[in-house]
Amino acid sequence: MTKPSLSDEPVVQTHELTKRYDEFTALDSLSIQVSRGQILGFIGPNGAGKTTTIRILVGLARPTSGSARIAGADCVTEARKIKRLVGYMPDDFGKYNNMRVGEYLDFFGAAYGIGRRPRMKRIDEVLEIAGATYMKDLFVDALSRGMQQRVAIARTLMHDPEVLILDEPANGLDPQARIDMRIMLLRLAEMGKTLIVTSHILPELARVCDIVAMITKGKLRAFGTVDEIMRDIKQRRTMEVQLVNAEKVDQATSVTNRWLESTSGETTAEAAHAEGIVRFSTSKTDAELAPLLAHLIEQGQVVSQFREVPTDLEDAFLSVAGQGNDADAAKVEA
Ligand SMILES: Nc1ncnc2c1ncn2[C@@H]1O[C@H](COP(=O)(O)OP(=O)(O)OP(=O)(O)O)[C@@H](O)[C@H]1O
Repeated sequence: MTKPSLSDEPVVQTHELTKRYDEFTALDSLSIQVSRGQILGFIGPNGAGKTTTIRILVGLARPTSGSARIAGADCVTEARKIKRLVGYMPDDFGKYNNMRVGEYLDFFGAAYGIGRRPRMKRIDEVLEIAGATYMKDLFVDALSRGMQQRVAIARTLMHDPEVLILDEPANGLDPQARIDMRIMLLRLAEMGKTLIVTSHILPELARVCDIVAMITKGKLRAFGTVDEIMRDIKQRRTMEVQLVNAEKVDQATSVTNRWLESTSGETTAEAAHAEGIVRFSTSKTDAELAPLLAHLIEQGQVVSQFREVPTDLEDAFLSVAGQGNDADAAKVEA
């Protein structure tokens, strides 16, 4: 099956979405778009505002300002439509004592108002999609975390929603179950579902996401394809100065920061004491950095290595996550 065109109108769209709790801003002007069949990795550390965003998208919370739409329906004023359009899998599976998987899906199918006959058929379909057919007669509470996650995905598919919002689907899974989960996400996108998948661990999602939105402290820090974000981040490089004498690392850090401040107004250097390394981020070229090395030597430092640290997506996330509240989003249009 071919993947639908990604140039379609956005299926999920938020515009300057903001949520305040009294004086505290949990979500600050979030604007993102996701096209049909895309997988959005919604990444941020604990407390970043992911759940707040999701709760607004699924109609469980009202934004203070801004708007959110799914397949044209307003998430605040058209809650019934949203319920039909979205399948939401929360982080927590819940407790379902003495319920078999088939009964569990039957229960949720009935809650969605699916008639008995189509419900029985649908249970078999969603179990098949989730690779969980063999679990139908097993007790939900006896399943492993990985098996439960499959059943939870089957549940979100019961009413055939266009958009799936999965909160930390890989949480607590062993490596094989994580791989299986990634395969399942890709399969759902190939079926034309639009997916929003949250995670606080980036590499988990990097391989399956078409686009990534990174948020910290309620603000969008980066938005775009993994490649776009990497390109953007790579305009800044992380450099390391390895000193022979680790005891002089604080002095070398101060020297580096003074030099960086006088040449670019930045003070990004930090000391890694145990390793005897000064680490800093910069957008300067090798030629522009050469005088820093000369300056360090002049100041009595013995430098054994002056090198660039390769950046991976995890570094990109950490670099983005390290930005303060006032930093503008390093926004890359998808
Ligand atoms: N009802 C509330 N009243 C006050 N503050 C709240 C409320 N709900 C959330 N917050 C705060 O808003 C911020 C964002 O929380 P949110 O749950 O959206 O983060 P998150 O990215 O989902 O984090 P996690 O990965 O830990 O779930 C947090 O600082 C949280 O304490």
